[in-house]
Amino acid sequence: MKTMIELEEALELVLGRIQPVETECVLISDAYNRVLAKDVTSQIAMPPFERSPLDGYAYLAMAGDSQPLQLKVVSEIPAGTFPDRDIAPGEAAKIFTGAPIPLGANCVVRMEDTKQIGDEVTILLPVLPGSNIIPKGEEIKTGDLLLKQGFFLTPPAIGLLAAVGQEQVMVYRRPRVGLISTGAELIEVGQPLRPAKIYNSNSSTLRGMIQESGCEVLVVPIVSDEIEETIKVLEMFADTDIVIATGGASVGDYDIMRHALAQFGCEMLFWKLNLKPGTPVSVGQKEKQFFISLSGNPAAAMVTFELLVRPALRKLAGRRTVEEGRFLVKMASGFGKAGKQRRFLRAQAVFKNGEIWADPAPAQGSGILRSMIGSHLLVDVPANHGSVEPGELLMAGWITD
Ligand SMILES: Nc1nc2c(c(=O)[nH]1)N[C@H]1C(S)=C(S)[C@@H](COP(=O)(O)OP(=O)(O)OC[C@H]3O[C@@H](n4cnc5c(N)ncnc54)[C@H](O)[C@@H]3O)O[C@H]1N2
Ligand code: MOO
Repeated sequence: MKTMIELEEALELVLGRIQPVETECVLISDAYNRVLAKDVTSQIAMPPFERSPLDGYAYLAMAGDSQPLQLKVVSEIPAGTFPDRDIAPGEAAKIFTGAPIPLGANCVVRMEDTKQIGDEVTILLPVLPGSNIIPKGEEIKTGDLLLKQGFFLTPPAIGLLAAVGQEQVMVYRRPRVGLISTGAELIEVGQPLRPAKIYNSNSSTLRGMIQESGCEVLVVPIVSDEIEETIKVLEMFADTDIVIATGGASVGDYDIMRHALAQFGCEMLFWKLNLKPGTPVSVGQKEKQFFISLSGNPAAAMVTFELLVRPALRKLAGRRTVEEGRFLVKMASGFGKAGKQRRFLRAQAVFKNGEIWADPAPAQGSGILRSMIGSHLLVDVPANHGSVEPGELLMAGWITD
């Protein structure tokens, strides 16, 4: 089995093997946070007719119109009403925002620039032909490609589907993710704290991160550090696409996760990433199912989730973009103990003079979950970098979707 590999190699290995899950058709009301499985083209134009952007009067403007201009009001067109007659020269229709432009009119003048007495309207400031008319299809033409396969359906994307009358869409089904926390020292929230025990926080942290990625989560109660018990639990996850485990990942006698995965029948792709925090990651594959074992240290588990698991979930979910771009940030303060290994520093993004600066959390220990609260960035400090100086430029990525 490969060991101590670079993050980039791990991503290539894992993402190269993962295939998106199957597709299904859903109502757009159920499509939020889903991934589009098929390009969507519009069957209609939007707006579907020429319309008015203002409350005012529609009429036939001509070059050299007298000022002011007297017109006869022959109809009224509220939004949602089709004009009942055409407009002849010298006539006007009182029109409201969003209403269709009547045939014969070629402009709309603002209500404020007119004065109506009886059925006579005086246009105080005549406008040029073509003024204030929203053309049919201004935003969307019939046949336009609206959204591409692999697009994560955000609220405006679902709004756009609604705007063109699309009631259902083909999406990828939500990936099913199993979540295991291992460790004889763990107890569930709600139980009294006993000597040598700690509460299981990883299941709560990772559950949210998995759901945020648009996946379904299946969590099992805490698993102790025994291979047989772990294998029994792995069997319970037969219906999942990927299983994420925390704890039991390192070199100790009780660090059994990768052995349990191998005995369960996984092909092990690698053990250990050449980075900190969260070095002892392993990945196994059994037929179409993937297993990722992360460090039990709460902050380390979150960091490696961001770096490796989130892209894997995105690939599984059918998303077009699985890895986020990185960018340069300036360090707002230094970090003394960068060490020999590549290190990802958790940092808050602060904005100074229109630039993004990274302010590293004061405590960067692998077990310190609080360091993730308010951290927006993971700053990539290369191996053998030495201490990080304030003002230094380093590459970073955003922590969440
Ligand atoms: N001799 C060595 N010891 C360790 C090495 C090493 O290279 N040689 N690596 C260290 C590094 S780095 C890490 S990271 C940890 C990884 O440990 P494990 O993944 O095996 O995790 P555990 O030992 O099970 O737990 C680590 C730590 O986190 C706490 N924990 C575990 N699960 C949870 C949970 N669900 N909720 C909250 N806290 C959890 C656990 O109690 C431990 O304190 O190994 C080092 N050791
Ligand atoms: O790799 Mo571990 O640095 O402590 O999270």
